[in-house]
Amino acid sequence: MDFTDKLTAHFEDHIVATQRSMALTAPLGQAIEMCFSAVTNNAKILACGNGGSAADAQHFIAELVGRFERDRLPLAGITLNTDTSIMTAVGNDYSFNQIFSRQITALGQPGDVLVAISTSGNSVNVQLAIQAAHEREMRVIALTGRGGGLITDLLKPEDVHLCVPHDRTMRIQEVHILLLHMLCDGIDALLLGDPV
Ligand SMILES: O=C(CO)[C@@H](O)[C@H](O)[C@H](O)[C@H](O)COP(=O)(O)O
Ligand SMILES: [Zn+2]
Repeated sequence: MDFTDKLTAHFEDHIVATQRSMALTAPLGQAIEMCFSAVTNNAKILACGNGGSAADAQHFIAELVGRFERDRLPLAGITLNTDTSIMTAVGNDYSFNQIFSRQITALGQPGDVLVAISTSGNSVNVQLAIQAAHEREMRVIALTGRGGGLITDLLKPEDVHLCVPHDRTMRIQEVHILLLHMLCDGIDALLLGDPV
């Protein structure tokens, strides 16, 4: 089988998704400032998502607690989708919809930031996470796609919505990891200065 046309179409569609997402530059800047403010004021960043977005959440937090491109102090972040004991206990005893929100109620403090990732904008556990974050007086950075789904109406004016203008989950996820790397780079630029 010759995959050339199919693979070329993927490359082209990826470029389309990335090009359209350049419209997110202003809210991305706000998200960088929000994360910087949290990690320099004794607050922390919590992150969650399902499936590929769970991987994105833990990838992002690993770069905060570990490092991104340059050495610096570890930054305070926790992934909410990596503790199998918490997720199975809460999922089993309460509901899968509460696996993130219950951790936010336990850990969230005013000034903390929730990075909530859902390509559809409709995952119920991510919606409940956003509501729990608001109850804890946290701010939210939502990474979505497909118009933002039900998450759009849950967000407050002080939150940041990074909605990838595309309808395919894989394309949205590909841009999400780009946006998360840009967040890491922006936080490091504020902490360390721009590299020469
Ligand atoms: O990575 C993929 C598909 O590319 C899947 O694992 C995907 O993340 C899962 O179906 C998720 O459950 C989708 O949830 P969401 O992005 O709509 O919140
Ligand atoms: Zn995927």
